[in-house]
Amino acid sequence: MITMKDIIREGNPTLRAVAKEVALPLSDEDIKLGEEMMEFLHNSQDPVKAEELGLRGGVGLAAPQLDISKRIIAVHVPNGDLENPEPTLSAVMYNPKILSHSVQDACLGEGEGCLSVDREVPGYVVRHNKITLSYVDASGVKQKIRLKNYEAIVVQHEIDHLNGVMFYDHINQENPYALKDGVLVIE
Ligand SMILES: CC(C)(C)[C@H](NC(=O)Nc1cc(F)cc(F)c1)C(=O)N(CC(=O)NO)CC1CCCC1
Ligand SMILES: [Zn+2]
Repeated sequence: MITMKDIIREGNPTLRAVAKEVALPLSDEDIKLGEEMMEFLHNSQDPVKAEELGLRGGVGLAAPQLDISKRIIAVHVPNGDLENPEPTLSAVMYNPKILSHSVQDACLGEGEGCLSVDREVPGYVVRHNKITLSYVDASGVKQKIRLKNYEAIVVQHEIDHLNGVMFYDHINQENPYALKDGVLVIE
């Protein structure tokens, strides 16, 4: 079972490497890895298990964060409405690829953090508001989906990890809260 000790932190060169595509058909090993990544996200969002295991509440995870330089990500975005247990997005994605994106940009009003970064880095992380994404799912089926707002931000953050990009690479050094006209701030 994955816990925080398995997650590498900034300074580890794997976080700056470009990860390799996974071979198809998916190997049992890659399928098992995806399941473990999703299990980590579930555990990290369960107050009892997160407390027991000392987990930070995670909404996404990329294989390079486990020192495995493969193009695999897991995302599990809970529904904002705590009454509704249905996540708005829950998937293990193999070889995810952004096919197209909106002209409209967006950022989280709170900025971003990262499971691999043990410090606050303030500032707006400007990303695409909407993306069209292809990936192979855990059953080996090719999927093509459209995402927007928070779900799109999470997936872009995770795909960045597959390309050796950290969220703070996107922050304006001169003025971390500088915003061009028209960027949507997502609260
Ligand atoms: C770094 C951390 C603060 C733990 C961040 N969580 C988060 O932003 N809030 C959160 C936590 C939940 F459990 C459920 C929920 F809907 C929201 C996160 O998981 N990531 C994932 C990551 O580090 N992947 O590599 C960072 C987010 C910043 C923007 C998108 C992902
Ligand atoms: Zn991250």
